[in-house]
Amino acid sequence: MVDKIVDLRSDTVTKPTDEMRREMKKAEVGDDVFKEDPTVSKLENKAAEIFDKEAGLFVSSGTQGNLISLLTHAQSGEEVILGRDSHIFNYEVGGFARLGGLSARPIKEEKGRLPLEKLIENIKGSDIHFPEQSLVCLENTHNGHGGVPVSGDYIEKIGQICMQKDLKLHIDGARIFNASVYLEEDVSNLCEPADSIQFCLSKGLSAPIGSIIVGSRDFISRARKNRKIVGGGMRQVGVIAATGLISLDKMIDRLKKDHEKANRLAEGLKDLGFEINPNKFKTNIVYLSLDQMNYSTNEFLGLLKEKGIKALSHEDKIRFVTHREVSKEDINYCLEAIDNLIH
Ligand SMILES: Cc1ncc(COP(=O)(O)O)c(CN[C@H](C(=O)O)[C@H](C)O)c1O
Repeated sequence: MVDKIVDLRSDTVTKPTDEMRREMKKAEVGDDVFKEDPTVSKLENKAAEIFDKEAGLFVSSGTQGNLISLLTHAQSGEEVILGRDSHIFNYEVGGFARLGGLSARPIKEEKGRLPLEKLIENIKGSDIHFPEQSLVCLENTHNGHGGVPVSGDYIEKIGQICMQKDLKLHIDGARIFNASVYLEEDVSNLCEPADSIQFCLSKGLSAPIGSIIVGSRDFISRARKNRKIVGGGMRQVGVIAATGLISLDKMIDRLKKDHEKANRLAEGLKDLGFEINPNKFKTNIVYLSLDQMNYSTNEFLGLLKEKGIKALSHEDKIRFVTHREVSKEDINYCLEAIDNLIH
């Protein structure tokens, strides 16, 4: 019997705050299929304003937001260029192919970025052998690459290439606010070149459900119809949107604390003798290689679980994700437990 549970599996496990629960009860609602829910409209408009885009659309998840964005940018039979290690390519059930009839041209990322020369090399232009290409997707922060934040300067360069090659640019910004807080750069600057951005309210920002897509008015109008096609038209959604308003108003700046806790964990693991470079992990995700240990990832996860510590494996590594519900004391507890495990 463990006397403590520390859930480091993901920032998706965050629960709504007490204030969110109070605002849910009070939320003014209407039928959003008729665009009559004032609270979700307020949230969508606020998100658009923060990103300096024309409009926003509330969706049920990051996966749905990415899918709808790709369905809206690209037509069946066209090709999307994205990261070999991206969430869209690996963890969204291939929805873009199954439901969108889209093919993917994956490019191996370096530190969460598509190498510019590789991107240019993979833009094929009109050639009888290749599908028409319509879209480039970036991910910021990059989950599979340790939550690395991608700079605005780099996104600017990608935007210029997309402009020159008549390609749209979508950012999977599930954790874009983690990038913004770490880089100390407004999301409006960070995402200026993007035609669409999907960001999660339900991860570090602690809302119980939901993401938002932002983009041009025309794009969002077409995305709204594609959301309906995938069964995403919602009714009195203001009860959830009320939590998203709190996410945007009060839960962004505190992400810095999650980054500090992740850095403490990485530094502590290094002090315990693990081969880990804490400087690689700048936001709320830490990957631990067990190469020099005598445990498989599953064995190690099992030993952690016996101590009440939950984490996930990612390929051959252990992934730890910090969030609001993990305290500094919890991190110290984890380090002590791991110390006892290996020594
Ligand atoms: C970069 C990125 N983009 C999109 C999504 C999808 O968001 P949801 O569909 O879970 O809301 C995720 C979720 N990531 C989850 C996690 O990290 O625990 C799992 C792996 O799906 C993501 O990390």
